[in-house]
Amino acid sequence: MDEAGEDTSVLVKNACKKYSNNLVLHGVNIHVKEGTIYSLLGPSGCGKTTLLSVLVGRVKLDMGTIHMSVRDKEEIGYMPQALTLYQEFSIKEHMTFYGNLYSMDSALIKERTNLLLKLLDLPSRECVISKMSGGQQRRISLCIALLHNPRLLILDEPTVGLDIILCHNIWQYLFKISEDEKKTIIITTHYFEEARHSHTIGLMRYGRILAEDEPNHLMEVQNCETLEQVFLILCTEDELREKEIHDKELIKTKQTPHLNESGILNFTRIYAFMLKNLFWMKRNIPMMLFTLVLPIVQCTLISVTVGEDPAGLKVGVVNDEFLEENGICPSEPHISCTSNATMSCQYLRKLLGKSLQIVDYSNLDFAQQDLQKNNVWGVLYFNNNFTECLLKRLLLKVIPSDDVIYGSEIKVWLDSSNQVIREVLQKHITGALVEVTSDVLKKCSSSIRSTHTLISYQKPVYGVMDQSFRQFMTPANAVLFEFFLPLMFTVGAMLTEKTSGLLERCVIAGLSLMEIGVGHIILQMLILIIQTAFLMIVLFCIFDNPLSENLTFCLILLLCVGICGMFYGLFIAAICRSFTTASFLAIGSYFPLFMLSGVLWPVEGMHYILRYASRMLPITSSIESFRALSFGSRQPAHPIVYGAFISLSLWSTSLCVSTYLVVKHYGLKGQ
Ligand SMILES: Nc1ncnc2c1ncn2[C@@H]1O[C@H](COP(=O)(O)OP(=O)(O)OP(=O)(O)O)[C@@H](O)[C@H]1O
Repeated sequence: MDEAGEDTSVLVKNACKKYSNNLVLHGVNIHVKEGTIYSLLGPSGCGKTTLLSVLVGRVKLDMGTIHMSVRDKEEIGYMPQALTLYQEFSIKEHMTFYGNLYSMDSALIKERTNLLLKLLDLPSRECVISKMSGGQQRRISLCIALLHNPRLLILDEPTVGLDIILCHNIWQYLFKISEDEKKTIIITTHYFEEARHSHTIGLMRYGRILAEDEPNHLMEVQNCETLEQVFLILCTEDELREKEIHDKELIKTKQTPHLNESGILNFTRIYAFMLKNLFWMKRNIPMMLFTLVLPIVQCTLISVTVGEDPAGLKVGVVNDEFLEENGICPSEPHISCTSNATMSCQYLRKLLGKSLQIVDYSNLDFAQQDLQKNNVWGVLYFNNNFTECLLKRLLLKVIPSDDVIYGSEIKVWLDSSNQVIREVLQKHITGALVEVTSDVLKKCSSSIRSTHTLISYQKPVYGVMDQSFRQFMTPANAVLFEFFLPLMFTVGAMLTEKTSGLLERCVIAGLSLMEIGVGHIILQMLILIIQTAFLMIVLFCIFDNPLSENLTFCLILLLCVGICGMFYGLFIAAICRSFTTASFLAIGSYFPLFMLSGVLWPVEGMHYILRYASRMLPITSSIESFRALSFGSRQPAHPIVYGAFISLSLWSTSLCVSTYLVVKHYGLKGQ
């Protein structure tokens, strides 16, 4: 405070601030003495709030200097113009949160709360904010600013909407603390009359201080009876000077912060932030239950709806081998090595065993008409000499004639409009034939070797032979959930606070970005652990998906995916100013990630440019890694497995750094 006197609390010189092309502060000078009340008066939009925001370190000046006798944020009590209250919290919860943020002990919090509630005529501490009137809510906001008994009070329109008696009480209290406790108070107001009793007033217009003096002295000099009259005279004089001032050039200068940073990590403040989030959870139990139950519901739904072979598909059969029985097989078909066997019926029994429904037709035309009408998914036709030709083809050691080949063929017409059903039918139709021919060869062939096919699949090196589509999808689903659940929760939690100005108020009260991050990560991790436990129980205990022996490693991988999702959520919350844009961005990210990360289809099946893009995405390598751990029993040292950790670390670090830079540059302002 070299340039200012010892009794100076705040000294602002030549302060200039420009928003885009709007010069909001034009060389503002104010001088506030220690232990006095300074009222800033002026019409709406003249820059009062901007000036206060500069003083509390929320907005940076483009030009000018600020000197303040207080250096620590904890020594300032700030009441913003907006209410910035947690609507679902009680008064007590608010006071506990802010009291802990200012490192007050619980006895002191209680004592100060009781005193302020009485002074401001507020209801009991248990009362919830959303059930209070607008005026009561404004007084709660004032209580928060006064709670830690700061040296400097900066109050943005604290008396708006309050009745005369309450305004009088508040001013009386402010006078008392300024005189008895030497507190300095800077207050903005639209009401000239109430400001009349302050020690100094600054009359402001279009971002400039027109006059700064004791109210009575100002009225005396201008020979007026009211401050309104003084203001009108000063405005008229000011209009003549306006042009000259507008042309003044703004030279941006590097600003040194006038307040100390409140330290990067303070565990009391982290505790306060977490406590506040716990209050929020307690007040939003249905929402929390939904968050916890969502993975259970989603995993159950996916497990019961995706990946199992469709059953009960109807297939029409025209069996000319049994023309005289209307194409219907005898109830006890038998296998023999002579032509009186009933191979077509053996085959159909195998098909029935594969959960297909067989509809018999006596005529191929009728069957095909039903296929056209979508009554059946396919039609199978057996020649009248099917068994004879098949046995000849399988057992005679001569090259079969064309007639034999033709007669032993099963003719199949399929409805191929549904690719999955077509493939399932093809698999069953071919599989049943392989089983029947293999039975025949076993029974009738002298050489056992001839029952072997030309390709023999050995036990898979990694994975299982009959992996279902559901099992293929399960690791991908687990990773997707782990990424998106924390993402959505983080976006919701952070944007609620950001858009309502709550986060900014906490930062002005001394909470650092790092503390907000750490507090959020700790709580989010707790929720994530519970969600992961539910997800694992559903996917791997209730449903028979293969789980890696390396369970700990799988869990670590999933938690890392969750942390990455959370950082992505923080990034979205930092760059978006409204829920609408954030929701679009979050949902908009879901679909490309779902399609490009190999959830549904192997990455190798994509266009080669997309394959490179896919490898860059945050969850592609995690899905591969989880699949490798689950099906391949691969070890952590395998590149597929540890590659996921490298990818997740890179993504998490870059998202974290980007979020920090965005917040540093654009601040925490919501809409
Ligand atoms: N973040 C911002 N970006 C761009 N312009 C802004 C921003 N904040 C304020 N302004 C503009 O700066 C000017 C001064 O706003 P400010 O809120 O400081 O006025 P005020 O005197 O406090 O008004 P009121 O009494 O209505 O609160 C206004 O024209 C406003 O539109």
